[in-house]
Amino acid sequence: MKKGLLIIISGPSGVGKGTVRNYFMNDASLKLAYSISMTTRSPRAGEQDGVDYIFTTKEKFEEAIQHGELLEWAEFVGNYYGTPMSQVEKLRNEGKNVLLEIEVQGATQVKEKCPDALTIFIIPPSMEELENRIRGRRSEPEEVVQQRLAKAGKEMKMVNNYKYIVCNDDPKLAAELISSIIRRHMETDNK
Ligand SMILES: Nc1ncnc2c1ncn2[C@@H]1O[C@H](COP(=O)(O)OP(=O)(O)OP(=O)(O)O)[C@@H](O)[C@H]1O
Ligand SMILES: Nc1nc2c(ncn2[C@@H]2O[C@H](COP(=O)(O)O)[C@@H](O)[C@H]2O)c(=O)[nH]1
Repeated sequence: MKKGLLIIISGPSGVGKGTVRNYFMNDASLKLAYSISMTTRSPRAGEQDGVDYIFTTKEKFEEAIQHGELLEWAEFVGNYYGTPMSQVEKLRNEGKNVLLEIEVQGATQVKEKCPDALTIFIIPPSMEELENRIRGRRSEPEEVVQQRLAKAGKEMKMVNNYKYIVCNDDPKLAAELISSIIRRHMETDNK
């Protein structure tokens, strides 16, 4: 069986990664599996443990780092985020295209370990629109919004580390572009 792709989607907090993903994730022809990250941040309203994230404590996260259980990890605005290794290889060996939705430091680590990873960076139509989206979500207090916006400016400078750049103005169009990129790589990679 052909091994599945490893797909990295990055982009500043609030750019709409999750929103865009929802438009293409259930397209069976893309054979996607979403990698559920571990995090020490608290769940937002509506987020479910084991679905959106594996919510955990700082101590347990640090144990996972020490035991080499994470493919990559990073600290982002005061919390840890990381990709559990166990599922990624298993799913790829089953032919699934595994999607990591991670920030830029983690993406750099994955690229070092898996240079053939397909990398996509989502940008906002403008930084003003990004701010509107983060604020519009009403999920973080002002202090955290400010930290995320400051981080976003730095993350945008990493855009050249990615093979593809997709602007999320219309989320459906962004999803169609990403689907086309994945489809193209399904035809050409791992031949
Ligand atoms: N194209 C768009 N136009 C207008 N609003 C959008 C668009 N895409 C996403 N949004 C809105 O922007 C907000 C942030 O989107 P979302 O939570 O998907 O971002 P994210 O990149 O996954 O964020 P994070 O990395 O912080 O989890 C949401 O309220 C969402 O509805
Ligand atoms: N390096 C990693 N970054 C991750 C992972 N899971 C999510 N993220 C990114 O963190 C920020 C903040 O996420 P939020 O849900 O608190 O808004 C965002 O850019 C995510 O894409 C991960 O496993 N590793």
